[in-house]
Amino acid sequence: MIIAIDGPAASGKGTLARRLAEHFELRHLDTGLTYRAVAAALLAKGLPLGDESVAIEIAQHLELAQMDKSVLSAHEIGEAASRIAVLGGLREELVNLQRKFAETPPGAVLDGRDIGTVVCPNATVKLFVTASPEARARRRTDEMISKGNEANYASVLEDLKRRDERDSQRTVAPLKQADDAVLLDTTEMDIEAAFQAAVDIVSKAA
Ligand SMILES: Nc1ncnc2c1ncn2[C@@H]1O[C@H](COP(=O)(O)OP(=O)(O)O)[C@@H](O)[C@H]1O
Ligand SMILES: Nc1ccn([C@@H]2O[C@H](COP(=O)(O)OP(=O)(O)O)[C@@H](O)[C@H]2O)c(=O)n1
Repeated sequence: MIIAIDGPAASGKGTLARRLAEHFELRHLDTGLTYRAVAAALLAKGLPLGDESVAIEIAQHLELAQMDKSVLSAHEIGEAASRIAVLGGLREELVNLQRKFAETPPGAVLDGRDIGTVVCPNATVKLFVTASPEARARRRTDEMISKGNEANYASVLEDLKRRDERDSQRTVAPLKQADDAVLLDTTEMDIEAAFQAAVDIVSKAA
């Protein structure tokens, strides 16, 4: 079974993907981390984010098991990830890696922006998880503060809207709901309610 989860920034994709993977005993890949890992390596080398040949080379040596979410979740790395995510050749490299992960038995839960549309178009079930920009900005601000970082709701909201716009407008694999994906709007749901709704959707489809 392959579960594809897409949605905008801080919609709760990762939280749902992790919990669904536990529940259905599948592996989990947060594909956003692959873009973040490449962006972080370019930033660390002081190279421009548009340097696609170096980005591809970094992607070719990427070890999924070595990606450290606590380091890669930094706000500026998310912004940089969204900038390199417009590079078609880099996407091809990362999509191959993600697909291999998804197709290894017994299957997996993948979350990102193009899982249902590009990476796993034949997934068993597809969810498009969303919430209002305000709810998402509140969640991301609270998350940053709980990790001991500084966060300002207004600037988080602005950054998040800008990143959504860039992700939705790019020509290669833009963020969009697949025709056969089920929409899950979690604006009025807490994590538990969203998880129960997601389990119901997957159970019906599987
Ligand atoms: N339904 C929800 N209600 C409240 N907070 C949520 C909900 N879903 C996720 N969160 C919280 O919002 C933050 C962002 O969630 P995350 O799963 O990392 O989103 P994404 O993977 O879409 O960026 C996390 O701190 C998470 O605990
Ligand atoms: N499948 C994916 C996953 C992420 N991305 C890009 O990577 C950036 C970071 O993704 P993420 O999922 O880690 O971001 P959050 O939603 O966690 O804030 C996104 O803004 C996208 O530009 C993508 O293009 N395709």
